[in-house]
Amino acid sequence: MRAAHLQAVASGPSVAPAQGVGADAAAGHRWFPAGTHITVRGLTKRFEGGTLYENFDLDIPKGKIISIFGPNGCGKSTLINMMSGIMPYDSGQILFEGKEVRESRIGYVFQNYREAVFPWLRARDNIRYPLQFLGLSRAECDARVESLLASFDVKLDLNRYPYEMSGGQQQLVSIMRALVVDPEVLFLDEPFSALDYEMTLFLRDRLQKVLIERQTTTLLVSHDLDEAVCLADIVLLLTKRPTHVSEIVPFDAPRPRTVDTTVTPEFVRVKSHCLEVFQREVRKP
Ligand SMILES: Nc1ncnc2c1ncn2[C@@H]1O[C@H](COP(=O)(O)OP(=O)(O)OP(=O)(O)O)[C@@H](O)[C@H]1O
Repeated sequence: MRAAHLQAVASGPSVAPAQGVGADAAAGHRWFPAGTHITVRGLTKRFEGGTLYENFDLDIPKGKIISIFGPNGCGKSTLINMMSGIMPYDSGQILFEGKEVRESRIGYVFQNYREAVFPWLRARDNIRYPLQFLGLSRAECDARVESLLASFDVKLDLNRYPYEMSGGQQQLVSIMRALVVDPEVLFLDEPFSALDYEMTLFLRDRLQKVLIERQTTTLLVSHDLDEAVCLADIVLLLTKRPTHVSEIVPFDAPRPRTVDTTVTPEFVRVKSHCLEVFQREVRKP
């Protein structure tokens, strides 16, 4: 089956095989299409209840925000869990610019921040926790945390423990912990769904700003179509299981995107199209 080339659809040019080789090939890494960050080939995942993915192919472009949207239980979380190395798969290959996931720097934000943040650590220590694996000095770690805090432009008492923080502040800590390693790829599994609307808008705004500044390749799983479209460069629409790509829909409105974006004709057009594709899919027997 032909791979779904998100970049080719989003920005026009077709994939140019030769340019993916070069330095990475010399370093022993495998070939990947030019401009592509994550290459999924022949991915198969089965659970006891049946097949979720069968020979699934996908190319994720570098430096873009990709929203993943699809019917209930089609495997959105499973897809990012397999990509990020959290969950094994039966067969196939997932490469990051030709490298294995363990050779890449990734960040992951879970929906349930209460289970994700370490309750025994202050905000500062939660955020800098992954830095211990990078062998940085204490001063360098502190500088990274401060710089991240400045990028988010938010007031947060870093000496607080999670139980002393609101849900939104805990999720902010969890997001900052994922970003402090300067990940090449950030995975977000419904990061705002447990937060109130005000906090959701605030975090969407700040996170978007940081991601754009850093050009981090981002995969966002969202159940909220407004959110999925509003934040995305590309919306990846999935089918019912066995899951494959239903459609790839680019959205290139100017950034930063705000609630005002959601009333523009282009947003309404793209969202309506995504909804139509989604409804067609869920109505299938
Ligand atoms: N650990 C597991 N063991 C058995 N089946 C699983 C497991 N994890 C996921 N599944 C199956 O895979 C399907 C897809 O799960 P997943 O959470 O990835 O879907 P999703 O699209 O993110 O779902 P939702 O829209 O409900 O959030 C589920 O319906 C479930 O049947």
